[in-house]
Amino acid sequence: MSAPRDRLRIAVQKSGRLAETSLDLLRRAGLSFRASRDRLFLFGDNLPIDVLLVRDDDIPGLLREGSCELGMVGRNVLDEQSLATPGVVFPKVVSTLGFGRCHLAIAVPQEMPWGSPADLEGLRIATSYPALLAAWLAREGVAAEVVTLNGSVEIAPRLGKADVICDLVSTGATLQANQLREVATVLDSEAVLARTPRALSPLLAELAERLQARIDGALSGAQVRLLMLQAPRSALADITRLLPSRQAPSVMSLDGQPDQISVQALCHRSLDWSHLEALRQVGARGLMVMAVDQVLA
Ligand SMILES: Nc1ncnc2c1ncn2[C@@H]1O[C@H](COP(=O)(O)OP(=O)(O)OP(=O)(O)O)[C@@H](O)[C@H]1O
Ligand SMILES: O=P(O)(O)OC[C@H]1O[C@H](OP(=O)(O)OP(=O)(O)O)[C@H](O)[C@@H]1O
Ligand SMILES: [Mg+2]
Repeated sequence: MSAPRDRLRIAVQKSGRLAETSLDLLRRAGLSFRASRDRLFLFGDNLPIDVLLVRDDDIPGLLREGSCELGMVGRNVLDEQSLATPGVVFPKVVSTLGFGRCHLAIAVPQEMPWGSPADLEGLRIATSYPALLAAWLAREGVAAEVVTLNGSVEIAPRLGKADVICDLVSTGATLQANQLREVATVLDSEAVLARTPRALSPLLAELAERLQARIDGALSGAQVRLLMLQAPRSALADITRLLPSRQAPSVMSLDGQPDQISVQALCHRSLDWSHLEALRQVGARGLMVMAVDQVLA
């Protein structure tokens, strides 16, 4: 048996739709790296955390066998592999990452009439996600033939390989280009941070928790704004009621002006001009909204 590792490993997609944003998020979490010559490994140089660059389909397996502790992967890939191998303990989702948003959808030729999933009875459905599709068909109580293809699923109906398809959609442009229309959603997906189901050494567990907290902090920092304002103390109740904030604001007295206060509150990105105008109407002045880089709860 090899010696226990003393550096944490996180797997991300080497190239493709999730690759750049995953690495960018790790940089926002404060990691910096040097690339290995073969570009399959990034060596962390400010923390004992290294990055494995792999195909996204390999990430669930690497997590399961403990070759890495964390991984960034589409929920579609993780759920497909979990469903395809029942009885195996699968990686746990520890955070949703807010990028790589897409959905797995059933799409039919534009001219095909559609009423409900029962219309799929007896049809051939092409997909790269046979386990997710089979589970959805079972839930809907529909018996259809699942035709598994590794790619170019959208052209299967034109090639006569299938009647309809089940594939990932985001803008819908690929479906439109292939004269298909979306009729039902099988799964909503986005990139997630997943963690090995294996027990970690105290050292790796501490590093994993530290990185998870930093990633969550980088993500929530992107969604919050710091609002600062001044107001008469008598307006505090109205101001608090109007703040789009989950936490109580910090309230400070202004030096030498006991009836005036300064208020600071972390607000969600939804803070817009109409919120500021409403706050001004109840007495707030000098309103300032600032971007927040990092949050550590
Ligand atoms: N159109 C889309 N819009 C947004 N996210 C998408 C879209 N298509 C796929 N994704 C998400 O991005 C993930 C990676 O997609 P990509 O096309 O890069 O995968 P791939 O071709 O399987 O790559 P790999 O070479 O790593 O196996 C998908 O599993 C899914 O979670
Ligand atoms: O709704 P849209 O915005 O058109 O996106 C949908 C397309 O995106 C994905 O493919 P991708 O472009 O990643 O190519 P691939 O399947 O060859 O990896 C997916 O498999 C669809 O084909
Ligand atoms: Mg893949």
